Formats: sequence, C-alpha cells, structure tokens
Amino acid sequence: MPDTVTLGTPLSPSARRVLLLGSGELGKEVAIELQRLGVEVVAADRYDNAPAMQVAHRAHTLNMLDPAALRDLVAHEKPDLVVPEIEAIHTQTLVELEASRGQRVVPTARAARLTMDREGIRRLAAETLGVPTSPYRFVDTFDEYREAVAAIGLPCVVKPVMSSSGKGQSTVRSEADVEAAWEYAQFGGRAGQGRCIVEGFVDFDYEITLLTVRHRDGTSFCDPIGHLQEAGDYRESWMPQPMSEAALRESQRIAKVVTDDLGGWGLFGVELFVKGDQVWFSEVSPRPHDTGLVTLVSQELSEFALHARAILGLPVPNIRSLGPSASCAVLATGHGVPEFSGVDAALAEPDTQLRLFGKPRVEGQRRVAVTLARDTDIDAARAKARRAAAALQVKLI
Ligand SMILES: Nc1ncnc2c1ncn2[C@@H]1O[C@H](COP(=O)(O)OP(=O)(O)OP(=O)(O)O)[C@@H](O)[C@H]1O
Ligand SMILES: NCC(=O)N[C@@H]1O[C@H](COP(=O)([O-])[O-])[C@@H](O)[C@H]1O
Ligand SMILES: [Mg+2]
Repeated sequence: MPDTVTLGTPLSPSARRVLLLGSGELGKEVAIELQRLGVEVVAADRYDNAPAMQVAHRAHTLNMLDPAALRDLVAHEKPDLVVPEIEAIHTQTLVELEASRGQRVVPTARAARLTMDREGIRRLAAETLGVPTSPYRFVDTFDEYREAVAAIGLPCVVKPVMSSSGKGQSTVRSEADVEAAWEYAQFGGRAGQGRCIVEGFVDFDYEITLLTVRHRDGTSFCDPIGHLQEAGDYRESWMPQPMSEAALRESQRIAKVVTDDLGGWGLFGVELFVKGDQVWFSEVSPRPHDTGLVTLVSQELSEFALHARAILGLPVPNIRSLGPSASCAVLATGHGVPEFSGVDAALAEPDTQLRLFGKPRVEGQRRVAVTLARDTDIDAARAKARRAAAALQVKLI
C-alpha cells in the first residue's frame, strides 16, 4: 500500500466506490462516515428503504444469499470495496470474486465466510488457534442434538449456525426445555432450517466486546465494552468496563490471535466472556458491532469512523475516549410503521444523544432506535441512557 491514499469525487470517474452488503443501523453509520470522506456509497439489503439505503448514493434490494444475484450486483456496481454488514450473505461468492477477479472484500472474503457460520469461526478459534471457548458440538438432527445435550450437560445454549441478534437461540436449563429449544433453533434462524451449535453454558462474571481495529499501521484496541443481553440480543452497553489487568491482557491477546488470523483491514467486534482473570472467546464480527453503538458518544472516532478509516487504508494514530458512556437499545413490538413521541423528553438531559434508525416497518419485535449518554461514571451513564429510552414512546401505525 502506498503511503498516499487518494480519494475521489462521488458519482464521477474518480469516485472510490463502496458496496455495503447489509443496510441496517450499523451500516447506516458506516455509510455516513464514508460519505464524510467523499466515498460513493451503494447500499444493498433484502428489503427496500433499509436504514443505510436512506443515506447512500444508490440502493439495491436483493436476496444476498443468492449467488447469481450477488454476482450480478458486484458486476454491475464494480465497487472498489465490498463491505459486508450482516452474516447472511453468500460469502462463497465473495471468496470466488476475490480469488478470480481480485475483488477487495472487507476485511477479507475468508473472514466474511468463516464468521457467517458459527462452525467456521468456532473451529478456527478453538481447534486451529487454540483459544479457550465453551465446549461445543455441531448437530443436524434431533437425535444428534439429544446426544450433544447429554454429552455437554445442562445448562447449555442452542443456536442455529447462521443467525444473529439471538434469533433462534435459547438456553436449555432443564430436560423440559430440550424440545422447545430445538424447535426454536430450527425456525428462528435467519436462513431457515438447519445445522445448530450446542454450547456449554459459561457462568461468566461479565461479558465484553473488545473492538479491535486492524489498520495500515498495526492493531489498536478500544476500551472494553460491557453489555447486557436478553434472549441473546443486546439491551444495554457501556464503556469502559472495569477489568483486572490480567483479564484485559488476556482479552487483547485472544483478540489479536483471532483477528490476525482473519487478516485484512477493518474493525472487529471480539466477544468475550470473563470470570475473574479467565477469558473465553465467544464469537467475532469482522465489522462494527451493535454493542459498539456506545462509541457514538464515548469516543471522538466511533467504531464506524474507525472502520471507515481502516478499510480505506487511512491511519488511526489514536482513539480518544470522552468519558464513561452507555447505550440503551429501543425495541418496538407489534406490526406497523414506527412513530416516535417524547423525543424532546429523551434528549432533555445534558450529554444525551439519540439515533432513530428509520427502519420502514416492524413485524414482531425489532430494534428501532438507541439512546446514548455520557456521565461521571458507568452507573450514572447507564441510568441516563435508560431514562432517555423510557422517555421515548414508539407507536406502530
Ligand atoms: N455458551 C454461552 N454461555 C453463556 N452465555 C452465552 C453463551 N452463548 C451465548 N450466550 C449469551 O447469549 C448472547 C448472544 O450470543 P451470541 O453472541 O452467540 O448470539 P448472536 O445471535 O450471535 O448475537 P449477536 O449477533 O448480537 O452477536 C451472548 O452475548 C451471551 O450473553
Ligand atoms: N447483532 C447484529 C446486529 O445488530 N446487526 C444490525 O442489525 C441489522 C438487522 O436488523 P433487523 O433484524 O432489524 O433487520 C443489521 O443490518 C445490522 O445493522
Ligand atoms: Mg454475539
């Protein structure tokens, strides 16, 4: 890579073009950061008017799990960079395009392929890299599942190999939960019926996301983000999560081993469980992480700005923290188009911010907004972010 990075003008022959595969709330912030650097942004997802599409130069709606549709889109847009934003992409097509046509994929096509599927990343981390994880087994049938539950023991966690935000995931605490967890895993995943992982339950003290940036000058870490999950989906996150020196060092070691193997440039969300000084690797997103939404208020360069810089080959000389901060997810339940009231009340306190994602519709339950707050300590920041979320009312019309 030359030391001089040249960026162009969007919609002109000199444009640097990025194709975002997935256009949710995280992609929307990435698109905004790229727009600020004059990058031409093309947003794609499975439905029209997805959040990032609303701030992109162009948008395409397609089934990104369909290899022909994905290939056509890349051939049509000829992006300098393909930037995956979700797991549910036909990543083998990206591997082929990278190999045959030198198509650049962020961070690498192999990283996108290995992390789209829990089996790829888990086997790499535990079996190849020797990183500590929960015990696990992969299963395809109910009989294999029963055997895995017996071998791993209760409690255990069951998840479809391809799912995110807790979809299809449940914890089996007693014999009575065994059948329902299987049914949910079969129908709750993003890609329909199929293979599952059964994991031993890790009785952690707390869990973190360690945002890890691989950029042209090396690897940088953000402060650890603590978070609270419900039903496998994030509800609150905060930073900096207090940790022992030993646990932080071990977390950074694991994050470095895993992200070095995945390679490429970009920001990764490394999910870790911590008990005392012991650390287990859970999974990694080779892209900004939902719990990292807190960086919109906690850092001068958010995880989205860091991702944009890293993927464009720009330097990340420092990551400046602005103080104890928290985020609180806002979920809507029901059917219809969101309308938000109490926005003024939600923003009444100092050092509070809001992102309304602009998701066009809710069917069931969906994250539609996030509140962000800074304060003198973590507890105060969390309480403030929760108050802001409570002040916001979402009506579905
Ligand atoms: N083996 C485990 N032991 C204890 N808790 C677990 C285990 N696996 C998952 N969890 C809990 O469930 C949460 C979600 O799990 P996981 O990150 O694997 O799901 P996901 O669907 O990939 O979520 P996301 O896409 O939001 O990262 C974890 O953050 C953790 O709180
Ligand atoms: N844990 C992963 C995660 O938070 N991903 C974020 O949620 C969007 C999907 O939301 P949707 O399910 O409401 O369409 C994704 O596009 C991404 O921005
Ligand atoms: Mg996770």
